Amino acid sequence: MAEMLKRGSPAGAGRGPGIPEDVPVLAVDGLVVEHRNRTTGEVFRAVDGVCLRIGAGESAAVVGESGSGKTTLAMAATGLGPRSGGEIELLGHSLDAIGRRRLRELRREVQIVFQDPHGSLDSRQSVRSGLRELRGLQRERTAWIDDAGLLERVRLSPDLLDRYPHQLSGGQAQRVCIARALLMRPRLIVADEPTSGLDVSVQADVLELLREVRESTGAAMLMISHDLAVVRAVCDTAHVMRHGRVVESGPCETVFTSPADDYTRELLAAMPGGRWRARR
Ligand SMILES: Nc1ncnc2c1ncn2[C@@H]1O[C@H](COP(=O)(O)OP(=O)(O)OP(=O)(O)O)[C@@H](O)[C@H]1O
Repeated sequence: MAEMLKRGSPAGAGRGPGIPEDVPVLAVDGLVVEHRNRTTGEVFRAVDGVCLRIGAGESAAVVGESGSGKTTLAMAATGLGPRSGGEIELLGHSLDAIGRRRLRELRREVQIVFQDPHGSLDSRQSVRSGLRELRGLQRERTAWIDDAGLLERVRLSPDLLDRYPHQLSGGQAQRVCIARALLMRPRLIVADEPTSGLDVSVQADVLELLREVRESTGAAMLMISHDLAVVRAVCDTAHVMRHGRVVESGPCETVFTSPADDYTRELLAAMPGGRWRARR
C-alpha cells in the first residue's frame, strides 16, 4: 500500500521549494485565545500561552480531555480560528507580517480532516462534483492526479465517485475527506479526532491510511485526540493539554511511559484497560 501511495506522489508536497529543512512547518509562541461571554462580559481563556513546534514531516498530537482547548488551539495555530495573542509562523512566515493574499496561499498548505466526515461533506454534491469544485478553486495545485487515481490512493473504488455522502459509510466518507485533503497537497494535515465518529472496525484502517498518506507525501500532521491509543499509533510527539495550557510535551514513548506531569498520569490511568501503565 505504501508503494501504491508513493506512485504519483503529489509533486510539491513535503517541504516544497524555497523552504529550508530546519524551518518548522508550524511554530507557535505564547498563543492565547480568549472568548468573551456576551451576557456577563466575562473573559474565558480557552488557550493560555501555548508554545508548539512541528517540524517537517513530524506527526504531533495534542491530547487532553474534552474542553481542554485542543480544537481551539489547532484552529488558531493554523490561522483558521481567532487568536487573542501570541505569534504564529507557518512554513517560516509570520502570520502577522504577511498580506491577505499570502495568508490565503499559506492557508491552502493546511488541510483539516474533521471528526464527522458526513458533516464535512456537502450532502448535495456527489464525490465527483465535490472534487470538481475543489479543482476549480486550485487548478494547478490539484492537477497532479485524476479523480480515480485519487480515490485509489485512499483505497476507495472509483465506482464511489458518483455517490452522495449519504450513500457512503462513515469509513468511506472519512476516506473521501482524506482524499480531498490529499488533493490539495498540504504541508500540514490537521486531523481533529479523525476516527472518533467511526465504527471501531474501521478506525484502525483510517488511522493507517492517515499514517501512510503522511509518510508518502512528507506532510506534517497535527492530530487532536483524547484517545491516547490513537495518538500512540500515529504520532511522534505528544502535547498534553489541560485548561488551555500545555502541561507536558515530548516524544510519545516518553510521555506515555514516563509521564512527568500528574495530569498525564491521570489521563493514562483513565484509559480503557489501563493499556499503558505509567512508570512513577
Ligand atoms: N466560540 C466560543 N465561545 C465561548 N467558548 C468557547 C468557544 N469555543 C470554545 N469554547 C470553550 O473553550 C473551551 C475549549 O474548547 P475546545 O473545543 O477547544 O476543547 P477541546 O479540548 O477540543 O474539546 P473537545 O474534545 O470536546 O472537542 C471549552 O470550554 C469550550 O466550551
